[in-house]
Amino acid sequence: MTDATLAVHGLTHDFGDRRALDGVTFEVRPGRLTGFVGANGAGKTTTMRAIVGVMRPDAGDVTFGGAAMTLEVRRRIGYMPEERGLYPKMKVAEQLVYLARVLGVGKAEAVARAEALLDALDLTERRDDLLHTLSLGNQQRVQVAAALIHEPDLLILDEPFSGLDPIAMDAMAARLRERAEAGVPVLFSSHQLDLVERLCDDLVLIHQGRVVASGDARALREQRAGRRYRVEVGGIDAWRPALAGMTVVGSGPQGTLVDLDGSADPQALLAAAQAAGPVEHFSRTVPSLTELFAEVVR
Ligand SMILES: Nc1ncnc2c1ncn2[C@@H]1O[C@H](COP(=O)(O)OP(=O)(O)OP(=O)(O)O)[C@@H](O)[C@H]1O
Repeated sequence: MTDATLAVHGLTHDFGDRRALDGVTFEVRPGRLTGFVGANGAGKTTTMRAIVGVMRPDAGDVTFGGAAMTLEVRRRIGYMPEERGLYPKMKVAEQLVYLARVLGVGKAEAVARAEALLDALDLTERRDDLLHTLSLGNQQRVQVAAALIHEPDLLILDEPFSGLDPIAMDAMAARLRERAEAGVPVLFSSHQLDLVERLCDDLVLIHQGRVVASGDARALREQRAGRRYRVEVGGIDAWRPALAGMTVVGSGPQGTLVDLDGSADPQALLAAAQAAGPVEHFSRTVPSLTELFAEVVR
């Protein structure tokens, strides 16, 4: 695979008089796990549906490795739609083999892949059960297996982690990481920001149909790290400095969080802390994804 980047450019779409997507532009790079984050109704599902071609946006385009999304390219996508959509009355293993066959995988290979995925997702015992008799979390695991069965070149997953227990989440995360390491661009949406923060190399943050931040997850958080400090003064539970240009945004057992405006001097904060007592901790902090999200959405 050469440059297997998924590029989404200028996607715009109205549903009636409601603008669902407003110039959505971002990239999903090969070998990277990219988290797609946004509030309910922000436009994640609509964007994913436009990428895989199940809906046609009013404007904008999508390319993969620089080429248009032809039918041929679309067959190489592993897509897990929000509305799911497997066959409830078909046996689990049979269903996976069937899907692989439809996507052009040979019989023996399809059987081998289905068995390997069922094993990896801890579903071997349920292989001969009808899908609808499985718990929702286990049905979800089968959905993931279905998206992976043809070893796709691109993975687009709408909330793959919702409803999974912690063990299934780890198994799923490991599968996605494995595919990313094989050079596949992976885009998945989630409302579980702690999980996205832990897993993702890249982020796309969408708000009201517009991408408000995208790129390397660590870099995005660090860009906003410049002016927030955490200070712990020994023996004082809730030290609160009263200095010009500084705002206390939180205090507790982990110390006091202080935002400094552009003109405030961190050394003045340190001096004030030292005057109050022994300084046990003084550092710039990197905001969590939850804080970053709240900030960019604001
Ligand atoms: N088929 C449709 N008809 C009309 N409006 C729609 C349709 N699909 C989506 N929308 C609207 O488009 C906007 C974006 O919806 P979308 O489902 O893409 O958001 P989302 O980010 O996936 O939300 P969630 O996190 O709740 O799944 C919302 O305002 C939604 O109501």
